[in-house]
Amino acid sequence: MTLFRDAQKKAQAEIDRVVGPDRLPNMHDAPQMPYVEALIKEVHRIHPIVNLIPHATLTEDEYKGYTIPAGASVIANTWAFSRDENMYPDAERFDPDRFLDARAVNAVDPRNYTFGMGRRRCPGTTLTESFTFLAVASMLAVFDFEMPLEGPKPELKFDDALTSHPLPFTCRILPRSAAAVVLINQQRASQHA
Ligand code: HEM
Repeated sequence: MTLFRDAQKKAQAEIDRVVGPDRLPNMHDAPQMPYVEALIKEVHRIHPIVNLIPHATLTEDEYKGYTIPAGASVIANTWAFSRDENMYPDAERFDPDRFLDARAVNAVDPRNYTFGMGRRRCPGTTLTESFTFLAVASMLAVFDFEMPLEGPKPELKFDDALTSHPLPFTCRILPRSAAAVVLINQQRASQHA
């Protein structure tokens, strides 16, 4: 969000419109927040957490004229899906609007593949979708994410482990308003009650 201030501001405008200043977002708000939903999809797409997903064939199969023997390893390359220009024109660009405007017709929801596929698809998908929405919408409701005042600027850089994580970076996280400070303190108090 520090790098993509326009997206951050658009999401915050939507949250402010739907939720107002007196409470944090909840799951009932999600259907009224298409931009936040699109932003989360774009976060999944711009850097899938699991880039290569290994499966194996139970029986012999055929794909585009190639015979795949039983027991062969078949590795889904989610990175390649996420960079498919037919689905995502200008794929290197972080642009949540690709899921909302005319391009949305071809823009497959990346969660259809970033959580895997078939019978071994991630069983945590629904839980993750809920808590990701709550975390993203709540943080954007009360905080601004800004560039550090000094030192290196954040970059979109990740490690190369099987599950890929952002490399450490510095940013400033500031309460958006006096009303946001009240909500943050209420939340902290309720967690320590
Ligand atoms: C952003 C968050 C997450 C992502 C991107 C993710 C992604 C994945 C992927 C790609 C797989 C392999 C699926 C396949 O083989 O086709 C997987 C498997 C799995 N995930 Fe997740 N996952 C996430 C969160 C979670 C959470 C929160 C839980 C548990 C509450 C969970 C539990 C599991 C389990 C148990 C498997 C193994 C399923 C099996 O082999 O049958 N995941 N996940």
